[in-house]
Amino acid sequence: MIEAVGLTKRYGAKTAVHNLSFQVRPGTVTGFLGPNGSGKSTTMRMILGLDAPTSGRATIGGRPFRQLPNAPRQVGALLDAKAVHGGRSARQHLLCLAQLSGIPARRVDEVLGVVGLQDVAKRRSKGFSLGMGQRLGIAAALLGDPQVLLFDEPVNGLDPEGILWVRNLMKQLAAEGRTVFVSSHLMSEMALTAEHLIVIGRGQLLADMSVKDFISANSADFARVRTPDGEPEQREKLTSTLGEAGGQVVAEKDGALRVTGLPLPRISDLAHEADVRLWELSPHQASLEEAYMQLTQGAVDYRSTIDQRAGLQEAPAGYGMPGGAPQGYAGQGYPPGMPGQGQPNPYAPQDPYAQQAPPAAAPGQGYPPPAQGQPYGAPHPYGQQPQAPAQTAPAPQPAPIEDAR
Ligand SMILES: Nc1ncnc2c1ncn2[C@@H]1O[C@H](COP(=O)(O)OP(=O)(O)OP(=O)(O)O)[C@@H](O)[C@H]1O
Repeated sequence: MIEAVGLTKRYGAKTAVHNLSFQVRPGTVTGFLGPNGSGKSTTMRMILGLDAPTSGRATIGGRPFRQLPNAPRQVGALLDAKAVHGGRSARQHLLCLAQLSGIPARRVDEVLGVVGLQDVAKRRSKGFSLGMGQRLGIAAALLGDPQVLLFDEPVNGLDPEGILWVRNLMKQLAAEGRTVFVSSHLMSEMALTAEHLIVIGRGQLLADMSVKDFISANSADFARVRTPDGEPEQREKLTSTLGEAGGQVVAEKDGALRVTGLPLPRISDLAHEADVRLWELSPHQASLEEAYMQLTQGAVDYRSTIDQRAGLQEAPAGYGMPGGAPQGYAGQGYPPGMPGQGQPNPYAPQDPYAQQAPPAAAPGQGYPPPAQGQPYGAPHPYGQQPQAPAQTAPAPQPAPIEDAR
């Protein structure tokens, strides 16, 4: 299990993560969502011991990452698929990681097969496409056959077949009882992959609940009702009947009515009593994307100046959290029912790092100073790998490898 307790990270005046507490349990895929710059990567980096929290703690199985014995065998992660020595082949790259962790070489070939890179295993990774790089990063995460896995945007750059493969892989890993924590901006994909969600905005917890609860908590199910075309008086009669019965009725562009606040059987009965014929009465559930947009409206830092959300379905009046905040809703500053209409798309690509200096690095290594008992010589398995030196030292002879599994 992964646990964050009061996790806080400040970079100078910037608070990237504020007082974040959550648990990621084994056996389910837990999605980690939030707008650009909301602190997802920073949180993952703290979980993996790559960034030290300003306060609070992050633990895996009750211990900070850096205190885990043989961490790569317990925790696998994909943070930055580009953090690979481009001069090495895929196989060499994985072999180096394996040797450093006492993982047998045959496991390298196994994971190359799992991610579908066996045919290009001897090619230098600098020639890899984005999707191939992602597959290599996933292979590295799986190398130690770990019980806990973290993936930061694993489907980035993958083609539809690759996306489907990642989806099935995540589910399979969770079904094996592993802890799987995965961030993504692809809501449709998350809806299909994750069972549980942790949603943050501006570094704070917004929601910690199942996908199902998240959708019903942050959007209203509604009924679509159509009366016969060419009989506007029927529609008007039904609108006032449903309104008098406590429903909220909004006319849609095609002439149908969108009704919230009344169950379908009640709508049917009311229409019958009012002697109104119905051509359609159908239930509708909002998508994860709609629910996510609804919750995170107030927590978006980066917006396009062009309204790219115009293509999304507009939420009707009264579209919000019915019955108030559910259990698990953290409600820290972004209350339910925030106006959603006409806002730009928060997914507009922005790179918060674009103009920023990279994080402080340990001398010559590219990762933070080691904790006690962790020499600089042993690279952090999920940190930036040393950039290609002009001359590479001969690969260290592997320590005698014993297959602990
Ligand atoms: N090393 C750093 N120094 C200064 N600020 C940083 C550093 N790392 C992250 N930040 C800031 O912390 C905030 C959170 O960034 P982070 O990368 O964790 O967000 P994210 O949710 O992963 O974003 P995205 O979805 O765009 O990947 C941002 O405002 C970012 O600019």
